[in-house]
Amino acid sequence: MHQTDNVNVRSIEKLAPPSVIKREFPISEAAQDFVFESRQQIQSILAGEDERMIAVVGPCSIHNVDMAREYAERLKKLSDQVSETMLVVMRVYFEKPRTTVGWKGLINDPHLDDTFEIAEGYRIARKLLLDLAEAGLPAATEALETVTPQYIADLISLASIGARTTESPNHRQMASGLSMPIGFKNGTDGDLQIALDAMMSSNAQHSFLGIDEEGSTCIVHSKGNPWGHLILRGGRSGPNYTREYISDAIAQLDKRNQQPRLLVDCSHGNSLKDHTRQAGVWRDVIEQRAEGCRAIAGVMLESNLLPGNQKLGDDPSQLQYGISITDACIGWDETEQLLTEAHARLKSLVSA
Ligand SMILES: O=C[C@H](O)[C@H](O)COP(=O)(O)O
Ligand SMILES: C=C(OP(=O)(O)O)C(=O)O
Repeated sequence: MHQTDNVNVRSIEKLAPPSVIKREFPISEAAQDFVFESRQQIQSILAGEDERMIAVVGPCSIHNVDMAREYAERLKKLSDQVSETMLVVMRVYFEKPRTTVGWKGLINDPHLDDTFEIAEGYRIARKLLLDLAEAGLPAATEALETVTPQYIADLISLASIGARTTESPNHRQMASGLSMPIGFKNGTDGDLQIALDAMMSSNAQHSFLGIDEEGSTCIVHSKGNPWGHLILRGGRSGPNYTREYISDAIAQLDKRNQQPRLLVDCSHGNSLKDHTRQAGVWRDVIEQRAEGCRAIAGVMLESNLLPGNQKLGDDPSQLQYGISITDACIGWDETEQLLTEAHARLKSLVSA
């Protein structure tokens, strides 16, 4: 007899269901109100009813909770200072889609050592998100594993689908049931079409497989998410944040009767993966917006306490505090400078 199933599976482990983890870290009334209110504000900006910009700012990935808390404390203070012109949302990315192989984020491997304590990952993620919501800082994340939203989505104000998964039907249908606005990145090759199709698909109702609070396989019947939007992140063919690309993106949205609102990611293909180029992208995009391009609803920065990145290596205890272990980020000082500068530029318009 030959075994014909699980041929390439090493083992299968049971995972604590969402209800267990949520009981350990229940959402408080204050956090619930805050997430609800933050989503409303993001929706108003996307609808063009609120003139502020969304600024999604924070680490490429969260790998150290103390670092994330220190970063969040600084960002909260800064967000209060610029709140008249920008709604600052912290990047709290726990899941990393890798091009080939590599550490897949704090949920998948919270101890950074290939022990893959995923239940622990969800606990850490939930606790951090809960604390951020209670501290009054909205969180944005990438939705990658399609069961993850059942564990943490109640604490997320803004989500995105990454360049590597925007074309995936599974991610589009998951997005159709998500409770928060969802951005779709253009493809890694720079193609916008897949993100525009994703917006159309996720706006529709779907019936698909998922899990419930008890972790049982279920058929999920979604309503459709009306808050899908485009995120320009550049691609292999180069950046796509300049005026000509933004005009082309607006024309394509228009042609499909989709809301002409988009976000620009200053990192990834737009910075050619060189963190020192993010500032140039940010300044260009803020200037376009200041000159009247209302379609630019938001902008994203990959930023950490200290600039650059470091290799994870075999011994996590050797990692330098404050530095990214995935994509290189700009440091805190530059982040503060860019947000303050943008605030002054955008404020001059409000008071003009
Ligand atoms: O934002 C993060 C990375 O760009 C993405 O996860 C891909 O990373 P990789 O090419 O290093 O695997
Ligand atoms: C992985 C990310 O981006 P992209 O999907 O654009 O590569 C990210 O923003 O962390």
